Amino acid sequence: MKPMDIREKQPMMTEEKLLDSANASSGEAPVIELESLTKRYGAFTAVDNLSLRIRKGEVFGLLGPNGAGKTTTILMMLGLTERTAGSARICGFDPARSALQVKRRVGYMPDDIGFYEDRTGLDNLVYTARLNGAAPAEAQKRAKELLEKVGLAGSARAKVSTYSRGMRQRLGLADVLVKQPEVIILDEPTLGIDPEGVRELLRLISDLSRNEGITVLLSSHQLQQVQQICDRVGLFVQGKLIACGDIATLSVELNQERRVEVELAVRPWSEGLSARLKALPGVLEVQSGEWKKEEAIPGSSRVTVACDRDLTAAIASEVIHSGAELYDMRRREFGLDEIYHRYFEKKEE
Ligand SMILES: Nc1ncnc2c1ncn2[C@@H]1O[C@H](COP(=O)(O)OP(=O)(O)OP(=O)(O)O)[C@@H](O)[C@H]1O
Repeated sequence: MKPMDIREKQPMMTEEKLLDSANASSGEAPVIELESLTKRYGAFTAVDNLSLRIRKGEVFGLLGPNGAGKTTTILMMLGLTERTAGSARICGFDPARSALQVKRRVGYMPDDIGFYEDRTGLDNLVYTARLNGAAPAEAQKRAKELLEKVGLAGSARAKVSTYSRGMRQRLGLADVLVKQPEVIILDEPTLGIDPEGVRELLRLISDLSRNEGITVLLSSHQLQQVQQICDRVGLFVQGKLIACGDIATLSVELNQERRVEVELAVRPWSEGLSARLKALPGVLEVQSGEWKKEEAIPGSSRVTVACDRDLTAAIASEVIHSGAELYDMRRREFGLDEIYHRYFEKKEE
């Protein structure tokens, strides 16, 4: 997909702030350490000067639209594609020089994970365990334990070709865990799964970090889905990390306009009342619009007032003093979800 032009929005965070929040704060050596990592394909820069540190046991979400450079970053971290510049250390090893050492410690689940379709889930896991050096009895034991852990014990002896997409992703998770990795990297793990399957998969991933200290890096373009389990997220656009931090901090950092919207149900709506609201200091915009069918409050007009601060009380008072009736009032602040939506998805549209 063609990269989006977001240059007019940058910079969103200062360089220092970005570097600060891209660094894991603990004193321990980071498990993943990227320094000015860059990948160019000819004149095109797919990953641009990426610096990032992720500490042990952290769940980190690399978020961005299609084509942002997430997969390319992951491939460089695994030593599967050469970097153009910069450095990377994964579990203390440079993937460009010691790909095998990295591979031993990192479990990677690509977005198009492949299994032997005509073999059972159990067979597939035993095969991976054997490939990773487990003796036959140990391979069986590990495979069965993992199928239990990911909730597939009941389907262990069914062919993978009969598995749903959600079951395949859970089997994929078991498959990366079979070699007992320190880090797991999951590329778009929730893609194409129904909401229940997503919840289940995310719960499993979160448990792995909490209970077993496994470091998780997951890439996604669906912030709404993954934010609940990420300790920190990095927003990645056109090969650049434009913001990084925990969700609460990012919401504040990115919502620089501090915009608040107040939605009203008013009767009667008039030009006079519109002018009174527009005259309130801090009001940016007043718009009347149509109700969505299911939300309609009969006889009233739906009005949205955009403000640069919370003016709920002043707006209510103005409506009532004008002699109009106020049927409903809701305040909507922009959380990271809305910001992400405005930033990425609207641009994609
Ligand atoms: N081998 C290649 N040659 C040239 N350009 C490439 C190559 N591989 C990737 N790219 C380009 O690099 C950019 C980043 O691609 P990448 O697959 O890393 O993005 P992504 O964030 O993982 O997106 P998606 O979610 O669509 O996989 C894209 O514009 C892509 O077209």
